[in-house]
Amino acid sequence: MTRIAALPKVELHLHIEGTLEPELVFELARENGIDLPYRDAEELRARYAFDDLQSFLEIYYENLVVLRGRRDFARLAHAYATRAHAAGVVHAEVFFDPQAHTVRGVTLTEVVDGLMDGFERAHAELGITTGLIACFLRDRPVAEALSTLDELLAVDAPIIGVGLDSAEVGNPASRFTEVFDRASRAGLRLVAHAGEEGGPDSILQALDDLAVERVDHGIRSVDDPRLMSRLADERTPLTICPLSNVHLNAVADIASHPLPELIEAGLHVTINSDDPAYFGGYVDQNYAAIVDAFDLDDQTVARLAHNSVDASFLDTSRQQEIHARIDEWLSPPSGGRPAD
Ligand SMILES: Nc1ncnc2[nH]cnc12
Ligand SMILES: [Zn+2]
Repeated sequence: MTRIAALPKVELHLHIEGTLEPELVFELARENGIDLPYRDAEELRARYAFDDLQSFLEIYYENLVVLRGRRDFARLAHAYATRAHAAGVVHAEVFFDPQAHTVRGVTLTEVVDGLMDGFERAHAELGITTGLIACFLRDRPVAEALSTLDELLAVDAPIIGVGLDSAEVGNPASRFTEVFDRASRAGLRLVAHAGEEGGPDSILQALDDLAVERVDHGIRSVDDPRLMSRLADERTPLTICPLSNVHLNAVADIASHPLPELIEAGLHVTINSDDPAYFGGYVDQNYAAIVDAFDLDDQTVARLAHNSVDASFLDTSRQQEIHARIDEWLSPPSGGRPAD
């Protein structure tokens, strides 16, 4: 196990549909009798060269065809939790896209029950815990988001919060004020993607019109010093996904990622993997990429892990327990030998 994988951490920006590895696409296609327009997993993977968010989303939605029933979602969830555990993740707050499945005729109950089956099995086997966050697709009608929320509440879906994802540019967060308001009144926590491809104004809408508690991505806050100061003052967590930003050309390369500026400005930065099956790495590989690119020391890496705990929706006693494990990673008790 690498030293980075031995670091206890929380993952806060992870789309379960984005963990669908090409091999699993083919396995599920075979089991469900679905013909795919590729010969094998290798040929599918060869298509994973993206110009931008939109070109990625097209393949991401296309691959969902293999997720048909409860067992498929359970397989997906269990595979992610197992890989995340190996990356040092002790808790994950996991996005899923209900509308991406209900529009295909898969029921909400099949999706949610399947994901819970997979996560409960992983919890029993490995101790990893998870919470589910239902994301609304911002490029679909607001009325559909409202009815999806009502259905989630009606079936008493075990979700901890709601989010907003899909194509950011041209689909302003402000359209979804009523949805987030209703979710908040139902006791759900609020997050939203903003400032991935959109500018500072998109982040301001998430903060002011949706009242989100975390901003997913938020890297374009570097373009507005006043917004950066506000995010720092209010300790609003950003769930940053470095390899995703590189693969979707939100940044030119890892060396030009604004992460150091954001850390320097005192923002509450966390490191996550977004859609690891598509962007070349799970959360440990995202940490490793920034450690390499920016020559980060152990103190800084531990700070990022502490940030992930503080930004989570876990209760205080569980947060304290994970903080203590991170401190132990940083300074092993005497006699202990740090992992390689
Ligand atoms: N990086 C991303 N941005 C917006 N929507 C998404 N859905 C899955 N991954 C996404
Ligand atoms: Zn995302």
